[in-house]
Amino acid sequence: MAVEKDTQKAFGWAARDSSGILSPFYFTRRVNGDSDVTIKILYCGICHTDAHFVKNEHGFTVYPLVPGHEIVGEVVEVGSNVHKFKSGDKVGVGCIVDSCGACDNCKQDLENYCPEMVFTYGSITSEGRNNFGGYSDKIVVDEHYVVRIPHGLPLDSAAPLLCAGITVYSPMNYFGLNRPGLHLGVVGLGGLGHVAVKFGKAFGMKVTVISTSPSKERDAIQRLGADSFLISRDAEQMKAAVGSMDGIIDTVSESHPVAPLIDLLKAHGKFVMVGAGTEPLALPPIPLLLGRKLVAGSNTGGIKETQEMIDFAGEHNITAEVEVIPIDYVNTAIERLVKGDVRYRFVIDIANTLPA
Ligand SMILES: NC(=O)c1ccc[n+]([C@@H]2O[C@H](COP(=O)([O-])OP(=O)(O)OC[C@H]3O[C@@H](n4cnc5c(N)ncnc54)[C@H](O)[C@@H]3O)[C@@H](O)[C@H]2O)c1
Ligand SMILES: [Zn+2]
Ligand SMILES: [Zn+2]
Repeated sequence: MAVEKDTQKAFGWAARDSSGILSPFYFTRRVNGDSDVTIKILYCGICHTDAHFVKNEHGFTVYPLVPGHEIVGEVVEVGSNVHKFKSGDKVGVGCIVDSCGACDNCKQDLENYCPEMVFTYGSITSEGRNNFGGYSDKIVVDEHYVVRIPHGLPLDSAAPLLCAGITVYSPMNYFGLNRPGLHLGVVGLGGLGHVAVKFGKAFGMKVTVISTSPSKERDAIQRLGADSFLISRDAEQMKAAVGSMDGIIDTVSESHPVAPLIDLLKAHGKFVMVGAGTEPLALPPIPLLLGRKLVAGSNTGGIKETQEMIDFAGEHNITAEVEVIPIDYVNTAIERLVKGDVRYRFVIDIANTLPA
């Protein structure tokens, strides 16, 4: 393959069309700039967003698409203006690789709400090129968008913190759903949900999982530390829990009824949607206004908060429950993820299974 000036060779797996099937793909990345670090990717988690994107479920996928935004790796090159990192450091990259740096949100370390934010894959970069994610051998990223992995966290099970972790930690923090004694509901016990349970317990909260899968109850309580478990299709159980929760984080990736969830909130309770389904939510006005309840959304987190989240995870020994897979299992893994058949995150062993 010819390599253009100012680029370097890279290799990964890409989807080429809305079948979403991934296959080996040769491409180029920019050469390491003055503020960049080049990261040899070791592990990359498979987020449900990757599944939405490879199949173009949101309607704006640009192919070829190399997914992956739960990236952990080792710094192998640093630019002359890089101050935070040196070669050999273990680092992570999440959902964001660029932003304007000058807007009100950027000035408050909220790059995740910058109108010019560039997602890690499937976005057009400032050089006008389609960018590629972490199902690949290396990535070149401005050091601002890179975080340090705390010593002691295993690199494979830390990878999902870069998206799943920050996506639940940020709204818990922002909406005050991080205080001891409060009651948190977590809807959907998948990649995001199981990490939300762990953060909720580390914050000293009472945590209830709300799920459609009775088979996950034992895991939720014994392995993840949840206090209770509600089957959302069991009207009796749901009725008994009405008005009991201070906040709910909804991580469900598909269309589902939210009215029964709003009923679980106490007055002034907060319902935060982080799942990225494509259908409009059916929100009943009366229960909302009678209880002065808040309905909100949240999009990943800023870089400063991502570092704070992963440091907190390091102190509290919080990692994802992972099934580590070789790259050539990725299509099966995505199929299984879509069916809800994963406990609780697939992580690709890039360094050992993606040939250069
Ligand atoms: N807001 C953000 O910044 C952000 C970041 C990451 C992911 N997401 C989105 O969050 C969603 C979840 O991502 P994930 O990686 O955790 O996916 P996942 O597939 O690992 O988890 C979703 C879980 O919800 C369960 N579920 C499905 N229907 C349900 C229902 N009606 N009630 C209760 N549980 C139900 C599934 O069985 C699964 O366990 C996706 O839509 C993803 O795109 C958003
Ligand atoms: Zn994600
Ligand atoms: Zn900005």
